[in-house]
Amino acid sequence: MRRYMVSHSWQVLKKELGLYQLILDIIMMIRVCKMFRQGLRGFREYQIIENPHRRHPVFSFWDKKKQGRITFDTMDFVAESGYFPLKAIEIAQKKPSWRTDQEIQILCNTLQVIGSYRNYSHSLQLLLAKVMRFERFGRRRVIIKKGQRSSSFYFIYLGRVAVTEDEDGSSAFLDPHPLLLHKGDCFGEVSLLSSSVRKATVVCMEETEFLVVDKEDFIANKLEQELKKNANHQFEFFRKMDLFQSWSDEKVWELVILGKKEKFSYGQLISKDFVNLSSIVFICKGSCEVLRLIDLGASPSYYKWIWQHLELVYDRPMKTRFKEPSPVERFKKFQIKSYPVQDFSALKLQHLQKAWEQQGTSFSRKINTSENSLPKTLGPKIESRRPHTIKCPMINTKHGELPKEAAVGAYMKIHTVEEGEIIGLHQILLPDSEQDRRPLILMSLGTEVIRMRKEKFCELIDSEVAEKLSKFKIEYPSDEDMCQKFLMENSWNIFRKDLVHLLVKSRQIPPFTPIRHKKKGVYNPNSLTLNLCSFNKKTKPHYPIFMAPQKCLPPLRVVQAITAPRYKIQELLPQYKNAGVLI
Ligand SMILES: Nc1ncnc2c1ncn2[C@@H]1O[C@@H]2COP(=O)(O)O[C@H]2[C@H]1O
Repeated sequence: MRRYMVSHSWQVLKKELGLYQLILDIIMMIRVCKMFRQGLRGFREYQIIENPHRRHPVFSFWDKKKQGRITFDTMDFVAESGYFPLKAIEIAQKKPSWRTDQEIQILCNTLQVIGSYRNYSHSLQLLLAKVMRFERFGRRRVIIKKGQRSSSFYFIYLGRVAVTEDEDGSSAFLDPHPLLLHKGDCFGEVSLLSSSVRKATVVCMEETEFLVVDKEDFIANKLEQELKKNANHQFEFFRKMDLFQSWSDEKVWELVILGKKEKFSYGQLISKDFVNLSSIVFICKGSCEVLRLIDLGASPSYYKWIWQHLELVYDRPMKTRFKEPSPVERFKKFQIKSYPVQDFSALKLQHLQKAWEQQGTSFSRKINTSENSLPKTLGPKIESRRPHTIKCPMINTKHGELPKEAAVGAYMKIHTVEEGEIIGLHQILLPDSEQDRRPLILMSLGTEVIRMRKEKFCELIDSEVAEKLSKFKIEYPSDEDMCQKFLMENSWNIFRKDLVHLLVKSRQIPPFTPIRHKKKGVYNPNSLTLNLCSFNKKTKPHYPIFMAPQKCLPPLRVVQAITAPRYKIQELLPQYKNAGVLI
């Protein structure tokens, strides 16, 4: 009876009040909402990450040609120090078909900082911007596992990843010099192009942001054609190299697959220690410089030089007058005391050597600044008396005490590597005991390089290539030689400056001339000079270093020049009593 009544009243509610329809509508609504939440994740996140305050200006102007307003919204580029901008995240999280042309253009603009993306044609960049997704992963996250089937291709927006041979990527955290890919690089293209399994494992070394292109989009947008073009260029480059003349095309292709092309701008650091790097570098375009950071405090010549000069400062001999010595004597004394301890005529020899080096082919070039090619030094003419009167903090070096301030380092350029040359191979066949493991810096002068793992390359080489490599020998000068060269050039520069000051009166800046800021040289964004006359004066710890991240900077204070106390140059050239005689 009761059951009958319930079903009866339900019938009434269902028919007369439309409750049945209401329930159906609610179920339908719930389903739609569920679909909406699942399918439109981008939309949901849009709500979450929307910035309530718009403090950033929007610039716009009317474009007559296009008959439309062109807008530059600074909000589009707002990001938390280096992270991918929020606006771009919103776009990259939307489904490709939901992205408007304007949004695709915004994404494309934001991605210009990624070198490997910028290399593509504009139309291809737009195609990529239409389909890319955004991902952020933490340290130790494996992005690609060796041996697995490929499904995506990655561009790095922020952070670093390591390419390893093991499956879980753990070796990257044990290897002191893992093969790293940074912001602007891309990876995962090899297996997409060759439709094979992944050649290596890629693991995050820190929190890393990626723009990901999935395989279906990759193929649909004919991206593989563009990448094949790149691979063909690399093939042509290796094919032309004398080193691989005897190799078949198939073998050269193996080399192409091992390599990874990278671009570096002028002044950019390629490697802070390529000698101990596990990869080799082929220069395909432009050139690079090999630099060595020398610790001047460790050099006996520098030690002697510093004390000779400090003696001059503290004995105040600059005020003493010469008692009419003979011109020859005067010149010698002048050289020793004023422009420290060497014969400037030897500089000519150095310049000749430089010219000779430029003529030779660098593949077989031998760089050796041996003892006898160095300028003849006139010291030790002044006996160092180690002035006890000097009151400043001292540090102990191999040769004795040295004022702390004088314990500095300097970058020395030792080699320029040109297109077609290889870095990291010159010691490859030498036994460990004979190898020179001093760290050397590789800096770009605007270059494109192909990097590959050393051991992979060694697996490929045959006896013929090994024989060619055995002739490929470069000996870099010793630190002591470089230190002497530094001191010599330093003295030469001081002398030249003084001479110019003596002969040419400094030009007065005419009124109303706009001050032109000096263009920053590649080595001296913040040039630093050690002044022996003003020890203990506080100076900012600047490093004359090329575009290197802070953590790459040495613990040593680096200087570009050292100014030392010296006699007035008029002592050498008494006929020029007043400055500006040539004007
Ligand atoms: N020697 C290498 N240098 C730089 N990247 C590499 C090197 N070897 C492999 N990779 C990258 O690591 C990726 C692993 O997956 P893929 O084989 O698809 O594509 C590979 C390359 O993009």
